[in-house]
Amino acid sequence: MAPAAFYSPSSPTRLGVSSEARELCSSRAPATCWRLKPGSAGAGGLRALAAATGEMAQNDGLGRRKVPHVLTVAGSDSGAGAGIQADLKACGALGAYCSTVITAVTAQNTVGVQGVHPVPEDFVAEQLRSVLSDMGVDVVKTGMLPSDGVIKVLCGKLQEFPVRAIVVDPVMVSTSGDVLAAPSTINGLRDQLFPMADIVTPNLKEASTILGGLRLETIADMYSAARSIHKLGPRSVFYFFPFCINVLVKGGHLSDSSDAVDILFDGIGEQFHELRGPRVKTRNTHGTGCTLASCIAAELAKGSSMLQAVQAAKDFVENALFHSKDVLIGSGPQGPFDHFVKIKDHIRSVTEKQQFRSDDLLLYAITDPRMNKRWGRSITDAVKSAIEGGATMIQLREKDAETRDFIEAATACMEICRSYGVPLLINDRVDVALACDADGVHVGQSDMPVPVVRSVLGPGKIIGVSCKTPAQAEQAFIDGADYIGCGGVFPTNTKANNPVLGLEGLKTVCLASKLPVVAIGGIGAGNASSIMQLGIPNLKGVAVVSALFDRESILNEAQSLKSQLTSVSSYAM
Ligand SMILES: Cc1ncc(COP(=O)(O)OP(=O)(O)O)c(N)n1
Ligand SMILES: Cc1ncsc1CCOP(=O)(O)O
Ligand SMILES: [Mg+2]
Repeated sequence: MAPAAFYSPSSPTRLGVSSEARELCSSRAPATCWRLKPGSAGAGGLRALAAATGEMAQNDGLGRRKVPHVLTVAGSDSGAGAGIQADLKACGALGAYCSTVITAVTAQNTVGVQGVHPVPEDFVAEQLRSVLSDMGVDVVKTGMLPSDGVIKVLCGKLQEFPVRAIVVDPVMVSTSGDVLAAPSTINGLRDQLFPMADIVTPNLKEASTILGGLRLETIADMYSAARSIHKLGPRSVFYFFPFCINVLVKGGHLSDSSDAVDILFDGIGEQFHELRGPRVKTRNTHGTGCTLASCIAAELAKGSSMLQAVQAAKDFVENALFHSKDVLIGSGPQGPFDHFVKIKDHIRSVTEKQQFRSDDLLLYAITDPRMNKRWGRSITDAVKSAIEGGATMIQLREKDAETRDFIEAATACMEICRSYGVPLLINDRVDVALACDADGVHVGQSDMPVPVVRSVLGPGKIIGVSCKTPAQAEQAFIDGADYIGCGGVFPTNTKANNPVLGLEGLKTVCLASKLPVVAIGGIGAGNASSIMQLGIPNLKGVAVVSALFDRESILNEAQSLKSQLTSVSSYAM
């Protein structure tokens, strides 16, 4: 078999790449273009190349899983906003393991950098050897490299222990204006590290320094800077894919742009991508560069393409900045931001959720698209009228809607329900409930099983399940549902072929149920009182469709039903 890629000793400045390897590489994202050590490349052919991409290394055959692994080679920031600490947080937040080689220890806070203590070069080498020789690093991300010597050491170790991708954040000066790398390092970066990199991520100042002090003031300047820096890319005789380098020029400091604009020059496709996001107004931007580069590295380690990785990284930073814009840490002009926004959001959604209250079952309104159409109403108007008339819980029941339309309608209804403090549940569709962050889901006996719904939605959401028998009610309790819907109590045209239980059947299920019950089916102004007059403590209310939504005034019908229900339930107590 022809070697996948080979070092061509006869022509030290040219590299030989077999057509197989070229095809494999060009069909992949740059990050998955592996480089092979000179002299070792031919041995395993395509299989080695594929294994090296990680595709064959997800599992070690004993069921142990390889996790995406980023090694950051950077400086420690005592304030933990940037440097190694930001890298650890970013990778952790994105689900990648992060190991660390510390190149310098800095004393810094939100005011600036008070001191820098470089780690001796041979000890940087020792850390690199420890991690790279043993721990299965996928992607190396570099940050503060304080000296030319450290760059040399790093490049040597990367040749000895090749990795899948190298992300270079050319840190030179901190955002507070403090120098973090000797001026001579610019040559080391340009001549040694860039040629090995898959992507370099300079901000405007760094791009200008790399290009010998060129003034960069406009988005057009960023485009030309990206192309010029790309030209500084792989020139080393040791690397086989001289088209791999990507350049991301970050426009965060661009003065006259209301958006945060970054320009990505794709080294393989020779294409530009203008990535735009809203500029978040906040002082808490310390560590954004380190975080962005680490997020790119984490996404590449997880298998994303370069463009996907950069876009995901940009989204992450934008989201983190937005959620931490008002955080106050430190007294200086540049605060750190919170990388764990998502985790916090999740915790909040679990702890600060709409707690399920069984009294919310009293007047439970279930929407119907055909009825809304018949009366010429939007779903949002229908929901709003039901709530204003006194509905205590809403369920969106859409059997035929396109998923996208359903999500859009549900999101709009969620906003209304939140503003009134009324819980909104989705009928059947757990995916839609997740997408619009609904308060819960109602499922039937042949829909997604309650334990599965619970594991997907988490502990904070409301789950209702339809039950027609005591055994089903018992199971609903065991499965962790919050309430049961019992019916059809009376005949209905709204749900075809639905067996009628009658008041006796309802009573039997209620008495067997350890969960609160809402009655459903053919219930309206004429018979709602008869349900509540059963006087069963856990029978908490009625769920209605046509009695509200197939009437001229939803609001009036809701008001009159509500007053019947409240008068009977207070009488029953
Ligand atoms: C509150 C409430 N109770 C029962 C049902 C019926 O649910 P299901 O049995 O899954 O039937 P469909 O509504 O999906 O046709 C309900 N939706 N709500
Ligand atoms: C969804 C459903 N599940 C049992 S009966 C029913 C329909 C209830 O509609 P209506 O209130 O119009 O009788
Ligand atoms: Mg159902």
